[in-house]
Order: sequence, then C-alpha cells, then structure tokens
Amino acid sequence: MLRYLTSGESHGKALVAIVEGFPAGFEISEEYINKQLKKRQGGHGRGGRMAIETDKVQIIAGVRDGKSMGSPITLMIENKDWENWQNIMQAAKGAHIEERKVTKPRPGHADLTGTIKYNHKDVRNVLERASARETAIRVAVGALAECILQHFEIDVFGHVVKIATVDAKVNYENLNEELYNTPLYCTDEVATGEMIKIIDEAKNNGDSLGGIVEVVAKNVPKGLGSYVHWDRKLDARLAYAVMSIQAIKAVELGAGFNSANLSGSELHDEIYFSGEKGFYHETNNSGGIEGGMSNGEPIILRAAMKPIPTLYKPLKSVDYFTKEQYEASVERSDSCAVSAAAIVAQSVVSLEIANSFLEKFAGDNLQEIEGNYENYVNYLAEINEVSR
Ligand SMILES: Cc1cc2nc3c(=O)[nH]c(=O)nc-3n(C[C@H](O)[C@H](O)[C@H](O)COP(=O)(O)O)c2cc1C
Ligand SMILES: C=C(O[C@@H]1CC(C(=O)O)=C[C@@H](OP(=O)(O)O)[C@H]1O)C(=O)O
Repeated sequence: MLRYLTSGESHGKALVAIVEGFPAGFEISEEYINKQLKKRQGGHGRGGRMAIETDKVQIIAGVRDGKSMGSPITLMIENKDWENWQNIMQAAKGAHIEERKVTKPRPGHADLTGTIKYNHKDVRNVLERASARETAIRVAVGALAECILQHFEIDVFGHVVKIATVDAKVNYENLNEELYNTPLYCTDEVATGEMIKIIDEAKNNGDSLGGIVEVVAKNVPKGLGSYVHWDRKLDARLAYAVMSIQAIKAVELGAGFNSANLSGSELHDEIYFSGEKGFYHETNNSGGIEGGMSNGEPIILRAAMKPIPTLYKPLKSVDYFTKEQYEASVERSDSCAVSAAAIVAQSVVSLEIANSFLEKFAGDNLQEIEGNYENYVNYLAEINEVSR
C-alpha cells in the first residue's frame, strides 16, 4: 500500500513528499517525472508564476542506481520564487512578515474560513498552503506510481474536454504523448481554437474560466478494488483523490450524472465473450468500474474545475481586521488552469490505480509482484476455458 505525505508552502523553500510502501526493484525515471512536471506547468491561461518556475524533481532518498530500494522515497521540488520571498517566508522569528501581510480574503479561496479556523493574524498563513502549488509535488508522486503502472503496460492519460461552455469532440486515437505538445491538451483542434479565444477574453476582462478534464486509464486488469468494503472500492478512492485537487467541484465515472437520465436497458453495458478477449463489454457507460472493481474496460473519469478564484476584476469582500467592505484586486494569478488540472488528475488517478494494483498483486519487490500478476493472468486464461 502506497502512502504519502506532502509538505511545503507556495512561496516557501521547497515542496517535499515522502512516499512509503513503494516496492523494491522498479526503475525510477527522473526524466519521466520531470516531463510530467513540465506538462503541469503548461496550458494556455497560466499566470506569471509559471514563467518563474521550472519544476525539477530531486530524489533525496529511496532510489539507488536508478531503482527503488523498498525504503521510503523522498522527493523535493524547489520553489525558484523563494528567492523573492525569503524575507517574508522565513521560519525564524523576526521575519519581515508585515511586508506582504494579507488582510483581504478572496471569495472562492480558502482565505476567510482558514484564517478563522486557525486563528491566524495574516491570511497569507492560509493561502500559502491552500495554494495549488502543492499539486506540483503530487504530480511527482503520481509519476512515481506511473513507473509501476507502465511496467505492467497500464497507460493513464489526462486531457481537457471542456473549457467553460466550449465542448471538445474527444478523439481517443489522439490520446498519446503528442497531445501534450498542443496548447490545451485537448484532442479537438477546432474546439482548442475556441477555447483559447474565450480564455483570452476572460483574461482581458480580469475574469477566469473553469472546465472539465477527463482521465482515461487503459489496460487496467479486471478485479482491482473490491465490492466487499466501502474503503476498498476503486471508484470511491478515485473520487476522493480527484476531489482533493484544488478547485475540483465534481467527479463522475463513465456516464456519471447522465446515468440518471437513462433507463436500465439504455445504460448497462451488456456482457459478451470472445476467445481472444475473454469476457468484455461493447459499451462502457460504467467507466470501467462495476461494484467498486475495474472490469477490464478503460477507466474513464471526468472532473469539473471551477474558475480560478483570484480575479483582476474586483469582487466584493470584507477586510478581516477592519471589517470594511472593499473590492478585491490582485497582482498575479492564473486565468485558466484546466490543462494543469488534467495532469494533476492523471497523477492522483495513477496513484490510486497503482495502490489497488499493489493490494491485489502484493509483494515487496518487482519479481514477487510480477509473479503474482502472471499467476492471475494464467488464472484468467483458465476461467476463459469453456466449461459445462
Ligand atoms: C493547477 C491549479 C492552479 C491554480 N491556480 C490558481 C491561481 O493562480 N489563483 C487562484 O486563486 N487559484 C488557483 N487555483 C485554485 C485554488 O487553489 C483553489 O480554488 C483554492 O485552493 C480553494 O480550494 P477549492 O477551490 O478546492 O475550494 C488553482 C488550482 C489548480 C488545480
Ligand atoms: C504556483 C502555482 O500555482 C499557483 C496556484 C495558486 C493558488 O492560489 O492555488 C496561486 C498562484 O500562485 P502565485 O500567487 O504565486 O502566482 C499560482 O501561480 C503552480 O501551479 O505551481
């Protein structure tokens, strides 16, 4: 079972994660982790901060000679912006914290309730940790999990299917690495043009936009997760993980919310059998999960991201200390980060799938896990034999 903790503030020295339970013997590609980090920084609509950062992972512990050792893996990403914030962010008493003290909470962010809850005297103490800067280290952790999945030929792709009211026609043929050279990680070129236009319009109006991301996991073996207990259900774990991403407001699997509009005969995926594929479905309204278990079809998850809360266009708020009503305005923010969210969603989905995979094929090292996996593949071949 993979467990991880993250630590780090948005303008602090660095972001750190410790990943426990990672089996020994897997090749860990620093290059792959950095590729994922670069993707998360991309996408049309990001703000000035992304021009400052060039996220690179440092593997501090748990990997030797390019392979996992079975010991906890520690990852770190430095914040280049720290240079500009040292005086304000340093931990020692006497830091110049008054300089950039924040007293005006932003609607839609963690600012107001976080300040009340922790009895802070500076809203900055909340926004530093609530910030989606933290998603950088989660992508690094997700990329580690992908090192396990890729060994077993499981591919997970995150992409953009909607920005505000513009829907993309999804072309599953184009869900590959090439997609990440496009400006919005969207498989529909025509919709991408429209999306860029409305993002620019929103930005010029001091506004922001949200959208919908989709994650597709291919070649996931049947039977990951379980129906026997609520916290072992793969769909529940995926929803929890994706909902924990900053600004995500809804998660659905397969037909999702539209399931409620369809009759049983329209919705349920009928079961077929062929010698080549074994048991399979010709439709995938379930999104690859039935009874909390992967059913062998691609896992398809969608998540809705709300528009970014920090706006150049003033929104009404109240100063935390003086209680004066004011109109908030800001120096710097993303206007749309849906492409980045697609990569973050891919990462947390990968981590949950890897976790369920390791539960099913448990082992302390690669060879042991491979053996358990092969055993299961042989078992599946056996049950595919016709018996009467
Ligand atoms: C990749 C990414 C980038 C984000 N960038 C910003 C930003 O620049 N400004 C901002 O106010 N919120 C940004 N957000 C959203 C806030 O972090 C989020 O709305 C806030 O933490 C409150 O949490 P909640 O929306 O989940 O309730 C971003 C979110 C993600 C996933
Ligand atoms: C730093 C990142 O995103 C940040 C997320 C964020 C927020 O409030 O969530 C606010 C902005 O931070 P800043 O005020 O420093 O510009 C974003 O840039 C990142 O994605 O790496």
